[in-house]
Amino acid sequence: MDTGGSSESPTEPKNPKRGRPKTSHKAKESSLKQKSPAEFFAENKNIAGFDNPGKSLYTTVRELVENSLDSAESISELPVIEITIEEISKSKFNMMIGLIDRERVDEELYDDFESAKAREKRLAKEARIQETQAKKAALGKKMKEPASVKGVKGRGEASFYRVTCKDNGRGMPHDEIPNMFGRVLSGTKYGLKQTRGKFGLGAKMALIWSKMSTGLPIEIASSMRGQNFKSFCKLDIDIHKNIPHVHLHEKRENKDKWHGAEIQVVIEGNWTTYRSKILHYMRQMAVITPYAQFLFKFISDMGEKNVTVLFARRTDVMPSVPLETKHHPSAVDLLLIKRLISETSKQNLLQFLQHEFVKISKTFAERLIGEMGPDFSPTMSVKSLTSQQIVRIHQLFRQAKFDDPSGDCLSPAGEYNLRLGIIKELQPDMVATYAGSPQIFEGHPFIVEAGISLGGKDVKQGLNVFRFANRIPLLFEQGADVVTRTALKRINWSSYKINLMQDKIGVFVSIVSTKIPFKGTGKEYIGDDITEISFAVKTAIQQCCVQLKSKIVKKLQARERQERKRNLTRYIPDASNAIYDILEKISQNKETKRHCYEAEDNELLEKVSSQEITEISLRDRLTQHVEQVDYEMALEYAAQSGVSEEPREDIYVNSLDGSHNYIDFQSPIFVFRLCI
Ligand SMILES: Nc1ncnc2c1ncn2[C@@H]1O[C@H](COP(=O)(O)OP(=O)(O)OP(=O)(O)O)[C@@H](O)[C@H]1O
Repeated sequence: MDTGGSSESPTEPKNPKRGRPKTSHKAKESSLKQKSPAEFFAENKNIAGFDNPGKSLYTTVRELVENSLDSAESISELPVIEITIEEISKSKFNMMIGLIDRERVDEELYDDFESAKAREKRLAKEARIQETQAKKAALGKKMKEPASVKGVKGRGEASFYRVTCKDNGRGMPHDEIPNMFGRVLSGTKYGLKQTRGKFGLGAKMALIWSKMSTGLPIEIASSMRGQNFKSFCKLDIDIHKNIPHVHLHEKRENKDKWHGAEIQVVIEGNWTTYRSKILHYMRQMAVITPYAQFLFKFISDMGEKNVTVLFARRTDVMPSVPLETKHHPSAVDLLLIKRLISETSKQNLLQFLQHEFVKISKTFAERLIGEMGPDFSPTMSVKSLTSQQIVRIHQLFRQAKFDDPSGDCLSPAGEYNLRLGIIKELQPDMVATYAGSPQIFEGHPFIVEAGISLGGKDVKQGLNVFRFANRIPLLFEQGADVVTRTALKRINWSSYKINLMQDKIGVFVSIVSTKIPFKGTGKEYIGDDITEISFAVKTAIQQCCVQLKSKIVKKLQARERQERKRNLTRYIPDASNAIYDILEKISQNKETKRHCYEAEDNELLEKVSSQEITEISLRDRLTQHVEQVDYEMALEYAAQSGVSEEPREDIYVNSLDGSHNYIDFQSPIFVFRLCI
């Protein structure tokens, strides 16, 4: 595999000193080699989600969008994100890199060469297919999409795309931009905090892929709040040294006081095969982030392929900014304790334990130190701890009982946002949501929220699973994920009156944590092997199902009532006809049998004879009666269940734009003004 390191970038400034350091004769004899992290990920790009051109296009979009969201949320700004994929034709691409388009001369040299005989055969086959299609069309028969005739083989042309992502986030400090984008495994999200990004890898992988596939550098524009300049940076990465290779880094005027970042990268991709995945991703992102506005555009020279989708903001309620937290003593290993010791500003052991970890109070720290043994004292210098002493602390941390970490540092989507997102994007017939309380696994707090919807647009029959981790949608490896497995294997849907085969069931599960146990760096799924998480997922789904069950039962009762009414109404004409027939006959013979009837009956027969009672009037009275019975039953049902008979309508409250100090809730019969 081409690691991207061997081929020079076409736009790269020449630097004769670049490359591996010269190896001495002795070193040449050794087979021991080192790899830089950039080299490793270039060779194993699939583990970061860059498996093939199509997937790489998808992952690039994803990484850029997630960075933008993290950035806007970190300054509590309602995110406004524009993502554009521009298809670049081969000749345009060649022009960009200064390569002159060349016509093919030796046609037979090419993989897609078709000999005259093969071409004749293919055309004949195509003509036959067209003929059959025409015959079928003439007979009015249904036609299948004509299968493309295999003939022209070849790997085909590579497709290139310029991906641009613009946000209104925090921006980046001018001097840090090169390292943020040109050094693999560098980032600002390594602390113990709930963020979408974690590894310090995503943006660099997009750059490595652009270096491997197009050789073009990444372009970054950025400005921070209150900064009177915009930073512009054009760079690529030195794969072997894992350092940024800066082409341009300058400050320009920031007249419009913009803050945020705009990242642009040109890569090889495949829009055709990943179009639906990318749009799916954007849609799911809109579900879990209804407080953000996304404008997605695909631009091509072929106008009919263009796509523009605006996912509008539906709420101003943004989850709180996740807080950085300290480590829980049960979640640290030896290496981490050593690192914390080397980084701490605390002088003695007591202060160190009390301030560098959660859930260790002063008195508890004193008890722990007492338990460590006679070599330890609260006032001993923490930096002077020996390796053995650190092992002792670690052992005690593993055995002692600590209070669980709280979930205060987490920022779940919130039931309101989840529900709003589901309703906005799916328009289901029914929806139920549930937010679990914070739970713990391996010393990390996590929260599971779930939503179950029934019906709606673009939802297939059966289970439709939507997974989110730290508020990012997970689209791949669905089968192995804890949510899919739980929904399929551990939920008895029929016990909640939900039909797994026929109903259109949406299962939405969002997990947030300071550590999401992803399998792999591609952040594609969470394994099913963590009992605490799978149990919490099951509970959250079940809680939604319980809510839905009562709604379903009410709906079934309402349907039964309707059916009963329909059945009764259907028999009214026959019943009134039969009754009237009998009454008419009796009234005709009533003189002879008058003594047989009560006064009341006689009165009735009189009315029949005088046409005061007719078949029509009987029919009307019966209809009225059925209506009355139905209404009484409905009232009784409403009184029992507390359900109002009036249909309810969802209302959305618009954001305050500063010009009003009130919000109007409008209904067809009233307007309710809330003054603030
Ligand atoms: N749009 C942006 N606005 C502000 N800062 C950004 C933006 N994009 C990237 N950064 C900064 O660059 C750093 C590196 O980004 P990168 O995508 O490589 O890794 P990450 O987001 O930290 O982690 P992960 O690899 O898990 O996505 C980020 O930590 C962030 O500080």
